[in-house]
Amino acid sequence: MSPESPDTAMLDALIARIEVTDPTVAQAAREHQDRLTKPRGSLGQLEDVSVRLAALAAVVPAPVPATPAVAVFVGDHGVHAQGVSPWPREVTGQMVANFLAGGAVVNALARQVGATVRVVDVGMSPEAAAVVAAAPGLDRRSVRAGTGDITVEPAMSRAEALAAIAAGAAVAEGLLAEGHDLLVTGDMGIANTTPSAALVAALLGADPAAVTGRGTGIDDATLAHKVDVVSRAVGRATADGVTADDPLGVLAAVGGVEHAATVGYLLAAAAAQVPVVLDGVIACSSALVAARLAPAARAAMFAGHRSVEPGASAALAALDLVPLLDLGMRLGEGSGGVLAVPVIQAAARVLAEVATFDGAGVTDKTAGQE
Ligand SMILES: O=C(O)c1ccc[n+]([C@@H]2O[C@H](COP(=O)([O-])O)[C@@H](O)[C@H]2O)c1
Ligand SMILES: Cc1cc2nc[nH]c2cc1C
Repeated sequence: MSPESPDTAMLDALIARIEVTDPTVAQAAREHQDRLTKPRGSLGQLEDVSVRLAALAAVVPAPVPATPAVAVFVGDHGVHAQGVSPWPREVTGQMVANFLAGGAVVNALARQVGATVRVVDVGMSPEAAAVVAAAPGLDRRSVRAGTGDITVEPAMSRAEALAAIAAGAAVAEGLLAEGHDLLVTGDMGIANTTPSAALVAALLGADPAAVTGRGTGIDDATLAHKVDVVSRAVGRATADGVTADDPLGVLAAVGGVEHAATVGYLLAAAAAQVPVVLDGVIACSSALVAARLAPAARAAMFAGHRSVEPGASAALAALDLVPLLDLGMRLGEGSGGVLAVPVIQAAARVLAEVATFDGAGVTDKTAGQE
């Protein structure tokens, strides 16, 4: 098996397990939602979430998720050398130590909503890894020590992308086996908003200037440079013969190891018919890859929030997913996804518990007055 055409059997099997949802279940959920004691449509997006949850679980109402978990996939990026982020690479490792100590934002938000935090090294650089050399609690599944600089070489080989997808899928399957019934994506990787923008630009054929943002915070001149870096990365991948109809090729060419792991995580959640909440631009760009690999996987995806990063909104629009929260957040770590957990739980609980007009003896509105 050559590195250019590695064995895709694992990915093929994972994709084959993802079933298309039954539209009659969605219809039944919508009809039940319409019988609840409230004006039809009055719960807005919550109603759509409840219908999508039921369709995913293939049962009306869907079970109310009770044990959420967030996986924070960690990786570093060769493109950091191009000066696209104001932060040094060792911050990736320092934040991993912070996650493991329970001191990061995602830890506080996870405690708020009762979610478990799993921290997974899939691609830390040696600088970052040195900081957490002896960190108990870190799930070590490193596929490579940071990606290549995507302006001059592929981020990783296809075989490495497949290995990271397998790692992410295994993390999801492990969390599900532990009883978690709602998964959230998380990420940590200094410079990873650059490959995120490159993935969105390459997969959507979008103008890099329209999908590249300020990440952790850069000035106008650095943003203009970052747009050029994204353009060069996409141009290099194209020159290498990578096309938008080859999602694995695009992922390997201009993505990141944490993106690849997130793809596997999303696909495994979809295969298990378990909802998975997307956080920010890293998750949204990974979701684009996952949906290109397996269109049916979209049914399991819920957009937790609208990240400030423009690539996130572009990806969500392409996926036809509406973000649940819009708080001007741009942190990553899974923070915005975790915050959306109670909204998703609430949507399921409403469909499961609210009385119907018939059941509660409440008079429905007069027919024909839509
Ligand atoms: O989730 C987002 O949309 C998001 C937006 C901006 C920054 N981040 C986080 O910040 C880091 C990447 O930012 P940068 O500027 O170094 O590319 C990485 O650790 C991400 O988790 C995340
Ligand atoms: C401090 C810090 C925390 C983060 N969390 C996710 N990405 C981050 C980037 C930085 C720089």
